[in-house]
Amino acid sequence: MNVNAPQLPSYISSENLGPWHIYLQQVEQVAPFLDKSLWPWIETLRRPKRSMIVDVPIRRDNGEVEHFEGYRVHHNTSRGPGKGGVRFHQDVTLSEVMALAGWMTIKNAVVNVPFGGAKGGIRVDPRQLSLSELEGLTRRYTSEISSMIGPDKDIPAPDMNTNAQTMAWMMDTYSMGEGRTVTGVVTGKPISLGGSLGRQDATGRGVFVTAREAARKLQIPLEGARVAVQGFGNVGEASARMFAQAGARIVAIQDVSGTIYNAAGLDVAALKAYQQANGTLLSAPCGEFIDNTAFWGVPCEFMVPAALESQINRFNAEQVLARIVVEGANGPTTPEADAILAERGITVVPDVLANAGGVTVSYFEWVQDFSSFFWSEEEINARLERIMAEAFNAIWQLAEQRGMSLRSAAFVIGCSRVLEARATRGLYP
Ligand SMILES: NC(=O)C1=CN([C@@H]2O[C@H](COP(=O)(O)OP(=O)(O)OC[C@H]3O[C@@H](n4cnc5c(N)ncnc54)[C@H](O)[C@@H]3O)[C@@H](O)[C@H]2O)C=CC1
Ligand SMILES: O=C(O)CCC(=O)C(=O)O
Repeated sequence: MNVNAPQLPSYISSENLGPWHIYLQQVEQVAPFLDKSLWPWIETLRRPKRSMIVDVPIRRDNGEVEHFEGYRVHHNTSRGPGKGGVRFHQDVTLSEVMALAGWMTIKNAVVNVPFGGAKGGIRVDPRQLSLSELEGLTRRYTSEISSMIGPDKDIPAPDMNTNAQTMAWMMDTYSMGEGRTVTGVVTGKPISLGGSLGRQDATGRGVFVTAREAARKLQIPLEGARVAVQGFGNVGEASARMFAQAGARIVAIQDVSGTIYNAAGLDVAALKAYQQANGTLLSAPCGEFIDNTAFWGVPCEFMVPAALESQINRFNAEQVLARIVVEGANGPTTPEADAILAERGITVVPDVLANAGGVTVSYFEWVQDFSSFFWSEEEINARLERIMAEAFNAIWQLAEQRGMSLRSAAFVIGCSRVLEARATRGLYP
């Protein structure tokens, strides 16, 4: 076993080769800062524990059969069962799902919930499917990955373009196979099926709590602060709403349809109502539409990327004027952009901390399902706030002590917890 100081493996290029390589670079950056006793185990973070590629055929409404490719990856299960969302998107790849599963491993350890990291997805543009086609796709996918999931094995949840209804179909399909109702197989379910109060807003709430903590440290008042949000779905909308409730001004919102800007502040509730009625933000009557690339240069104190990976990159990082970037999305900032933002004195609250509110309340949901005893929303939000604030402060303190970024500090804490568990479990003799 190699116990020398960890070296950057030859298969990791400094070029951006996709999300999985970005995840690997992030692990490599902190390897030298991990306790020496953990070095022999770092390899365990460099590949998934297991991954599955599945063919997902469905019958389209016109009678034709169409095939989609799906994935479920268990990145690491040293600390407990796999846990992570399911994404439906036309650009999903195995590399992306591996990275998303890797980030789940680190995230779950950062907030200290007793899970490993997993993720799943299907390469499909869900906007092209009818509701019954989506149900068929979800059910077939669940059936194909059923050997990998289970309440004590791997517990999926919503991610991009999936929601509580998707989780209801997954829970029902899995339960049909088991011959009994197994609510704990997924989280993010409807409340009527054992879902948790507070899960819907949990990721956005966690984004807001970590932003508020960072603002306190940097003495930036939230009242009147300008906020730019990319993504107006589950995470982006809830984050924007909570910033607005705290007195901040949401000056720009970008979604897949375009970018809306209003220096005086956008009305988040009106935009949500407009989006629900029209399926798009385009032509909402409360701001001006600006070029998508101009979004990155909008004057603001907070920028919340809450859509896809690699959105802040070497091409636009110089443009960013925010004082704090709070990563609602997974992997929205490339390592090159991280370096540029650091050089320019912009603080990045990393994804593995900032968006961990979702999985934290998923953990509460899982616990509630096991005990069939449900908590009040006040209790859930209070526990979530405490976990997020404590995780933030531990990471901030380590970053200060070691003179490192918040991302590196979060990775040091996350990787150490995972590798300590792995080392303690030992090897088959
Ligand atoms: N849903 C959850 O609980 C969690 C989600 N995340 C991450 O947050 C991010 C967003 O997820 P959700 O809000 O759940 O997804 P969602 O499907 O609810 O919303 C996605 C939003 O991104 C926008 N979008 C898509 N492509 C875009 C593009 N090319 N440019 C600009 N905007 C674009 C969509 O229009 C939509 O407003 C993802 O990175 C996801 O992995 C992280 C932790 C938990
Ligand atoms: O709630 C969960 O289990 C996972 C949410 C998720 O996919 C994420 O944090 O990226």
